[in-house]
Amino acid sequence: MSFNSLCMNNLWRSAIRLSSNAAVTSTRLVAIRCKRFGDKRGELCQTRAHSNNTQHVSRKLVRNGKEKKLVVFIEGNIASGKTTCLEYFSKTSNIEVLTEPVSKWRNVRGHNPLGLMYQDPTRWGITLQTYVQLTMLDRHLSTMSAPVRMMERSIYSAKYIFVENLFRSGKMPEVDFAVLSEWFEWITQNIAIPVDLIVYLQSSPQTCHERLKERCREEEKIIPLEYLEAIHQLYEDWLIKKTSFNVPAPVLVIPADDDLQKMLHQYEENREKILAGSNV
Ligand SMILES: Nc1ncnc2c1ncn2[C@@H]1O[C@H](COP(=O)(O)OP(=O)(O)O)[C@@H](O)[C@H]1O
Ligand SMILES: Cc1cn([C@H]2C[C@H](O)[C@@H](COP(=O)(O)O)O2)c(=O)[nH]c1=O
Repeated sequence: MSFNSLCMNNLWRSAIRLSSNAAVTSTRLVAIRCKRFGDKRGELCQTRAHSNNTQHVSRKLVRNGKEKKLVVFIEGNIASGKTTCLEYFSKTSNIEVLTEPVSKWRNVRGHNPLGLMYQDPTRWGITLQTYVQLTMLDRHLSTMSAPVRMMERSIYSAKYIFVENLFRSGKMPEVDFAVLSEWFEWITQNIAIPVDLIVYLQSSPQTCHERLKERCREEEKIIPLEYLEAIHQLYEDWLIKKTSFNVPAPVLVIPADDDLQKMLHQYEENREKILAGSNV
């Protein structure tokens, strides 16, 4: 049976639901190939996965009515309150929360690419951003453990905001930007990255600067207000003006300058909208 004939057209959004890690790896590869064969994102439905010498026929779908799952990205500037927001929603059963893998970015086999990048962005920007891209992709492809996934940032913001900022500010050599862009384009053209809604925590750079100082992460002590202003502008162009890059899902904007109590209230007020996914 040809590979293409295994793909049905009337189902959408795929996710990996397999019982063994080996099978997961195989199925990811099948997902990659299926997208190459021209399926719209997630239309891949049934795949044949090989692990060792065993053949599995695996259904790779979540959006067939009963199994519908929802993926929400929480986006926003550094220290805008994303983690705090996710902590709040993590108390809800049926919501799986994935925070950014910052601890990995601070320690990969004893090295700290985040710290190195802030010390010397021209030298280490490519190193950090390559690793961010890998770890984000790994997050996106991990098996969902609940009907709703809320994930801090995405492979998109890593590229459209942080890589873009390094390049535009003259801190990333053109060749590094080109290589990262090739990787990013290959990934997004060949691998399905599910997303139903983007929640944008819209905060002023000044607020973020205050909160960042309060949080006091060692590597970030040297971040000036201007850096947060540049990140803010890139977010606004992407998610509000929609003039810079593709926006992969509808955007729900939540103003995020208020104190914690008001923010928690706002999250509660927006709960239904968030759980409605793209029907905002
Ligand atoms: N609404 C708020 N008002 C005041 N401080 C806040 C608020 N939300 C978060 N913080 C604090 O600001 C810092 C950054 O918040 P955090 O959730 O870690 O942001 P992010 O994950 O977006 O970087 C933390 O010290 C946090 O406790
Ligand atoms: C995605 C991404 C992040 N970073 C940096 C920016 C911050 O210093 C941390 C993330 O912290 P936050 O409080 O969760 O915003 O990582 C980066 O340099 N490049 C990236 O792509």
